[in-house]
Order: sequence, then C-alpha cells, then structure tokens
Amino acid sequence: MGTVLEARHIYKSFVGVQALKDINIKIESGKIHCLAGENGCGKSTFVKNISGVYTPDSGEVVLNGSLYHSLTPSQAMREGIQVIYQDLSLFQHLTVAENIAIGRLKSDKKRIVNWKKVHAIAKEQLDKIGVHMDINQPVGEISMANRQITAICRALAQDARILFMDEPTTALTRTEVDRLMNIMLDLKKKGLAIVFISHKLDEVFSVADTITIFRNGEKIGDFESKELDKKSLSYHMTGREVEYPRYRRSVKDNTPVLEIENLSRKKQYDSLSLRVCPGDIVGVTGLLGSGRTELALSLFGLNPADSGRIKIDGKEAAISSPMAAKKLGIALLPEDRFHQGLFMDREVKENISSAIVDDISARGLLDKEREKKIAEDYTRQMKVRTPSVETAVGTLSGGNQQKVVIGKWTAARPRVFIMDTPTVGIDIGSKAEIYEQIHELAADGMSIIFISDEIQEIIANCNRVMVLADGRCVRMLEEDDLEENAEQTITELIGRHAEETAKGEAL
Ligand SMILES: Nc1ncnc2c1ncn2[C@@H]1O[C@H](COP(=O)(O)OP(=O)(O)OP(=O)(O)O)[C@@H](O)[C@H]1O
Repeated sequence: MGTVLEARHIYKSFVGVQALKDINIKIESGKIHCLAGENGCGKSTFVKNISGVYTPDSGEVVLNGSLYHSLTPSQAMREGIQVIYQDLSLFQHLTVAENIAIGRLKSDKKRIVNWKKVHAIAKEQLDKIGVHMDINQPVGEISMANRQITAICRALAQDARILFMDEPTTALTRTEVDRLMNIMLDLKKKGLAIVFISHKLDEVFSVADTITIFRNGEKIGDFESKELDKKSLSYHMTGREVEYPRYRRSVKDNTPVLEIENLSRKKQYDSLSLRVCPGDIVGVTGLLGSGRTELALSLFGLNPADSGRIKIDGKEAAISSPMAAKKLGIALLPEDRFHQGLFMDREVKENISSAIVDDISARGLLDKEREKKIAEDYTRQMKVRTPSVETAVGTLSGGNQQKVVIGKWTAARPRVFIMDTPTVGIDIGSKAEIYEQIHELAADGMSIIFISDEIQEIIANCNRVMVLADGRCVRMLEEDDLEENAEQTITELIGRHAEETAKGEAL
C-alpha cells in the first residue's frame, strides 16, 4: 500500500513543556494506526504539528513524496490530511448536506451555491460509507453518532487520504461505536490511512494494525497490534503494572444522606428510587440514553423531576437550581465537562478554587496563598501534568483538564458527589489514581453516585449498582451481588434490553 506520511525528528516545546522529542512515525495507506499514551504525552500535539495547526520547532514531514519543514493548514489539506477533533467543528445550524459539502464548495470559490451539487456531494460521500440519513436535517438536531458520520463525510468530500480521529467514540453508544469501527475498517479497505487516538483499549485492539506508543513526549515504539495485549500495552504506556483495586465500604453509618423516591421525568426516567449513605459509592449504569445523565442533572437542580421526592437527611428537599444543590452539599461532575465544568482561559488554581471562593475569602478578599496551596495539593494528588498551577487550563491536554474538574469539586468537599462518567478521556494509569481518590473520599464519609457505562469500572468502584434501561431501573445489585458474575449479569441485563428496544424500533 505504501507510506503516505513520514514524520522525521519532530520536536515541539511550549513554555515549560517539551511536548514532543524526536518523533519519527510512518503512516501507511490502507492501515489503521493508533496513537496511544498517557494524558499529556503529546498525541494531540503530534497531530497538530502534522496538520499545520502548530509549526514544529524542528523536524520534517514527507507527504506523498513532498518534503515540508512546516505546513500551513491549507497545504496539509491539499495533501489529503483531514483531522476530526473531539468537538467535530460542525456548523450546528447548517444541514448535514451543507456541512459535508462546505469544504469542497469553499475550494470551488463560486459565488452562487449550487444546491443540487451540495446534495450530490453529500449523497456521494454517504454512499461511500454505506450510510443512509436525512441530509436536510440541521446538524444541531441529529445524534452524536450521525454528527460523527457527517464529519467523516466532510473529510471524504475533501479527498482525505489520511484521516486523523482524536477520541471519536467518547459520546457514542456501544452500537454506534460498532458502526463507527465498521466504517473505519471499510475506509481502510478502500485505501485510506486512518490515525486513531483512543484511551479505550478494546477499541484500539479491535481496529488497529499498528500502535505507536508515546510516553512523556517521546516515542516508546511502533508495534504491530497483534504483538501486544492490554497488559503489555498498559505497561509500555505507563512504565508500570496498572491494577485497579476493588472498593469495599468501611463506613458503618447506614443513615441515608440522599434518598429519592419514585422520581420521574417524562420521556427521561421513570419511578426511580435510591438511598445513598455515607461511604456508599452507588453505581448507575446503562447505555447512553438510559436516563442516567438526566437523573444526575435533576439531582443537581438542572432538570426538575415531574413527580416523586428527593430527601436530604430524611427531609424533603426542593432542588430547584445548582445553587440550591450546592447549599445542600451536592456537587456534580458533569458529563459535558468542557462546556459545563471549566473556565478555559483561567489558571488551574482559579479553576480549582472556583467552587470554594467563599470558603477561602475573608471580608471579600481571596486568600491567594491558600488558593495556591489547595491547588498544588490537588494537582499533586491527581498527578495533573501542568507546568504550574498558574498555567491556563485551556493549554492542558484533554485528560489533564478533566483531572482539574475532579479536583475542583473534590476541593468543595461535597456530602453527595455525583460523578457523570468521571474517567472518559483519562488514560489507564491516571484512572487508577482517580479511583484511589474516589475510594478515599468515600472512606472519609462522602456519598458518591458514580455514573459510567464501563461495567468493569462500575464493579471495581461501587458497593451497590443501579442498572438502568430506557429510564427504568431494571435491577439494583447489592454488595453481595457484586461478588460473582456481576459483569455477566449487567452485560446481559443491558444487552437484553438493547435487543428489545431494537426489535421495537424495527417493528
Ligand atoms: N497550546 C499549548 N500551550 C502550552 N502547552 C501545551 C499546548 N498544547 C499542548 N500543551 C502541552 O503539551 C503536552 C502534550 O499535550 P497533548 O494535548 O498533546 O497530550 P495528549 O497526549 O493528546 O493528552 P490527552 O490524552 O490528555 O488528550 C501537555 O503537557 C500539554 O499541557
């Protein structure tokens, strides 16, 4: 098939960080190449240096036989490089067809839009990947999976030869992930080179031909996917054996802090009941769309329930706003933490202190020393890779930003901490550190609701688990139920329900 891209001796540094050191990589057409490594090891920076977003400090790139010392974004595109970032960069108010065709139309430089052509371009790309969807719908109204497909088609419409995908599966359901993986395999057969970044090792092994492992800005090596397994890949990424300890509740106090009784919200969740005591880590699992995030938002005052009751310390509570939730000692680590959790242009320390400003201020004046000390403690505990606590959060890698959000809410010492998919985008090594932190918070008496669709993660970290499907609780697993075959039980419960839903939709 042949090499389409060769990066040679790429170096890139930012103030205080050597992000890439002497990176050499060859990308082949007709192959899926995965970049793996811990948060902040340089994967996204590498992609940005190749696609013209950043200029390398030194090094060169050979693209389709032409040598470049630096590339502009339009040169990179002309050479067939297309990057799909996590936010997809689509125009929400434009239709699927317009989004797919926009890049091609821009290069045509015509003043009048030929709508027939727009539709033809969009249809052609969708046909290439064998997907049927309504191309007249605005992108803002379609599912994440279909947005992902729109972004792929937009890249194909611009004659992509090398497609970079940075953590494309974060917001997809399992069925959607399978569909995306199949599309990637199909595009590979058609000769496209795909470079895929993911922290989900199952996904990496299901599609990758080659895996390049980064650590601390350096390349550890290129491996054939079949040479590695999860254990050896984790070892190369982190330089150590990674193990996730099982959580065992040690707190003896069984007085509920939070209770919900028959809580319902139309079309989202139905008659949910739950008690959470000090030291509990209660798992909530189920597919995306099962109602889990909607429930979390309701408990945080952002999505009022239609009926049912929420009690705090045995007393009925009206949680009508996040402010009210906070007063009652409830914190939420949101699912969409990039939009709901951080001030990107503010420093790490300002972000961490943002939920406790009142506690560390006296007579309207912020105690800056304390703010810094608290931020340093949390960044150390969470192993946040940042030059200092004075660095702007927006310059940290995705996974490290996420650790800052967790630090922010932990610093607020809530009584009830709702964590919606806390380890999305977090590398396997840092996950162990975050789990340990969560176990310590619970052992100290905090009550935690832990939402995740990674079943192994739920079992390792929770002492009770609520399994949701279509907004209903299909099973509450107690501590003893989690000892044996829990993974199989939960997988079957969710799988059975997904099948029933699919049958229902097919009818
Ligand atoms: N614009 C920037 N300014 C300053 N530092 C930056 C900038 N972009 C990246 N960095 C730093 O470069 C390093 C590599 O970051 P990068 O985003 O490439 O990591 P990553 O491997 O993609 O991580 P993740 O898995 O968390 O997404 C990090 O230490 C990050 O803080």
